[in-house]
Amino acid sequence: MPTSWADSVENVAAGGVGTTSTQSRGGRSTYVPPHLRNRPPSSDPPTAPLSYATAALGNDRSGLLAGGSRSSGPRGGGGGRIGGGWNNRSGGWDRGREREVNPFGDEDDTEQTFDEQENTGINFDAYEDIPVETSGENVPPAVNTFADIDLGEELNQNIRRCKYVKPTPVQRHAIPISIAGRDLMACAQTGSGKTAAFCFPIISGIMRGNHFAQRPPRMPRMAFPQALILSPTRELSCQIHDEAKKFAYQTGVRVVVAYGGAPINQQLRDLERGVDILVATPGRLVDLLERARVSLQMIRYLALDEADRMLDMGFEPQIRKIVQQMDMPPPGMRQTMLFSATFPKEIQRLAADFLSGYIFLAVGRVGSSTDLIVQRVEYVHESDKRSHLMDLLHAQKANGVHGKQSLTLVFVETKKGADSLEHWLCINGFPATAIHGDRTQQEREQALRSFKSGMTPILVATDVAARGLDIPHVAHVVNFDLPNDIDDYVHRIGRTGRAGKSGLATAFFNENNSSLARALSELMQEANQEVPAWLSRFAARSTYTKNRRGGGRFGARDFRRDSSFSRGGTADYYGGGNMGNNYGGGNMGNNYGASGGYGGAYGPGVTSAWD
Ligand SMILES: Nc1ncnc2c1ncn2[C@@H]1O[C@H](COP(=O)(O)OP(=O)(O)OP(=O)(O)O)[C@@H](O)[C@H]1O
Repeated sequence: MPTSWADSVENVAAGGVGTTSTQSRGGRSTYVPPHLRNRPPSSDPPTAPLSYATAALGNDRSGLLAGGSRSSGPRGGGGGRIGGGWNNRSGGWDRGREREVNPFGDEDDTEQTFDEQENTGINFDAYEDIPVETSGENVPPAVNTFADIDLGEELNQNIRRCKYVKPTPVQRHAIPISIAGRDLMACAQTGSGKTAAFCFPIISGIMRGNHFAQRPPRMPRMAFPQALILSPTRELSCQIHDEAKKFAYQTGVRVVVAYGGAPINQQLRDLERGVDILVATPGRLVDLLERARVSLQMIRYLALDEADRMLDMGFEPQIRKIVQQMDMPPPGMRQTMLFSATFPKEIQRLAADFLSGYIFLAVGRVGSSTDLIVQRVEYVHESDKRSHLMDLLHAQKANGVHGKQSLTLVFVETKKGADSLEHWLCINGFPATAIHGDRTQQEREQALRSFKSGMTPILVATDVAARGLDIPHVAHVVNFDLPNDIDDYVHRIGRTGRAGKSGLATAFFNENNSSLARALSELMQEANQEVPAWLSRFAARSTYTKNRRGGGRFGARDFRRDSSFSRGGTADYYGGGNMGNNYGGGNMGNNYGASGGYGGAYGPGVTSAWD
């Protein structure tokens, strides 16, 4: 019941262009690899660390490595940079043309080592006990610190500027795997740092790609990115773009975003200036490909964020078109990274089409929610939902937590419902705004800005805001209408309790949500949450039998280990012997406990650890 939710809120931790082809103004192009674009002309040529060079070579993608985007716009993009140089380390790309805006807003002293830095508000201890599973052939070992990974000095400097002291578990495992050139399917809890886990290896790889320099074809007005990052929503693409730009600051690696609902001309101009990493939503990318303004033939890295969403029925045809029917190099000739907090088994199966000899990584259980989030479920009749929400918000106000320090995200099922609830909240004295698919892009962006700033500390949203958005100070997520799918619930509540901070999620449950009862109750149990007796009774009656979590109910599990999966006549792909028995079945949750039932029985190519 809602009695103590406000206490929980109180407890929420405070704080909780480079183009690779360059052109002089006269139009002659001279290739300048990204890692040199930012350096004084006199600087020594970089020496590739053995580990990296070996890894890249081992990847056997030399035919495709490097090259990159080509600039043909009037401003020449990286083209003009050869003369003027990428030599203004503190100031940006090139004087007089395009100045790289400092995304950190100031010129921080970044000369500290990682050890000396303070990272306020991040509770890394929260991640210490997370179970990690990897499977696949020859899995590269995890690292403990960023310093253990040779990402390149400029990128390291940006990591320090971001105040990332040490890698999160998914980063510790995923970055070395990607740096070694391996394909990856990675599943890690919401808010655990997946964006950096795929951005760092891409930026680092492009920075060093000069060893295999290959020029893109001379095609006027066509952009040739080396990396493509696809995400399902415009807002998420913008967020990834902002993050990637921070990480790539002064590395010479140029990041461009393309998404629907915004004028295409500006995006075309950005692309013409050159692009190394293109962050895009699928629809707008298809448009750009059909207009022949982007070619994927130089792609070395493909990352799908929220990969399970990208491959579900809604997006799959577009993704197949982009990845399989245009000019992108096939699996094995590019590196593919799939990331999500949830990975239903059938989607894993589909995703395998896009990967080559990949490593499966699960940090925490597939589709589980983090126990940093206090989850409450309250029985609320449909007709009482508004007044119940009002009670919650009043309690929150009375508790003195308001404004930017305590943002509340309210999920509803329909766009109409979002409009109507927003209106009702406003007329009842609660400053609210709304985001959903029927709003213009301008309205959507304005709503997010207003919410983030605390001007309207309540955001009513449909599932368009369920995935990926990293909004500081979201203290409370309310599932006013529960989703039909437990994975959607996981993503929604994951908008709070991020990066080691705690958060609160309240769900309004009634008969209409019966089909979710069992999955919800199991998820809550697994995250050490109190399950109300009435919900357990609903769960016991529930006919929900959907088992999308790849094997054991909430098991972190690579679908390739299913005995039903076979390839080349081998019933158990990894030859893990009795693996399937240990792993499968409904008692997964028990095996997975602190008793250590997780280890021991793995066959070759499978490792497991409690980090
Ligand atoms: N090593 C780190 N140290 C400190 N903070 C970090 C680190 N890595 C990432 N973060 C921060 O953690 C937050 C969450 O990261 P991110 O948005 O990448 O999570 P995610 O796993 O992609 O979540 P979701 O599943 O919701 O998409 C961000 O604010 C990010 O800046």
